[in-house]
Amino acid sequence: MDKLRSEIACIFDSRVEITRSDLRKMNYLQNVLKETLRLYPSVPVNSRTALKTTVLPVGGGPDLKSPVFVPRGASVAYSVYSMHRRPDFYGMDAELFRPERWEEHMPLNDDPTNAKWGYLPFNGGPRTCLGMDFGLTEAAYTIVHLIQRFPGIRLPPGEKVELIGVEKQTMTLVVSITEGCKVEVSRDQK
Ligand code: HEM
Repeated sequence: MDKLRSEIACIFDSRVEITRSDLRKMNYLQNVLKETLRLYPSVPVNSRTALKTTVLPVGGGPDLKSPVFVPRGASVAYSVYSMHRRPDFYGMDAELFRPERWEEHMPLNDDPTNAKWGYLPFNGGPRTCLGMDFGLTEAAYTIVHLIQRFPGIRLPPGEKVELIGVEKQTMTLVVSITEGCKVEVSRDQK
C-alpha cells in the first residue's frame, strides 16, 4: 500500500484528474495488477475442444514428457490458476503476493514458449479477451481513485490476514473470495 501511495503522490501530486497516460506511467500499479491476476486469474480454468485429431507434444506418461493423444471432439481443460503458481515459472516464492517480481528475473522468461504462454489471465490466441485493455484501465483507475479519496485504508482491528492459498475461494467460471475482503476506509491519512 505504501508503495502505491507514493507512486500516486509522485504522479499526481495534488491533481485529482486521472488520465490514461498517467496510469500507463505507473509501473508499480501495473505490477500490482499483474500480480493480482497471476494469483487470482478471473478465469481460473479454461478449455479448448479439438476440431481434428491431434497430439500435444508433451504432458503425457509418468514423467509428463510423452506426447498426449487428443481425438477429434475431445475437450482439453487447463488450469491457469495452478500454472500461475508454478515455482519452476515464478520461483520458489510463487505463492507470495510480490509485485516486485515483475521487475526481476523469472524462470518463466528463460524459455520463449513459457514466456508467451505461462501467464494467461486474458488467455491468448485468436479468442483472447477483447476487453483486456479496457479492463486493466478500469481497474487501475478505480484503485488510484479509491486511494486518492480515502488515504486511510486498513484492516479493521481483529481482522486476520489470510495466507495466500488457504483463503476460502468460490470457483465457478470465475474465481472470487468467499467471505469478502473487509477493510476500513477513512479520509484521514492514519
Ligand atoms: C480484468 C478483467 C478481465 C479478465 C481477467 C478477462 C479475462 C478473459 C478471459 C480469460 C477470456 C477467455 C478467452 C479465451 O478463452 O480465449 C475472456 C474473454 C472475453 N472477454 Fe474478458 N476479461 C476481463 C475483462 C473484460 C472486459 C472489461 C470486457 C469487455 C468490455 C471483456 C470482454 C471479453 C470478450 C468479448 C471475450 C470473448 C472473446 C472471444 O471469445 O472471442 N473482458 N476474458
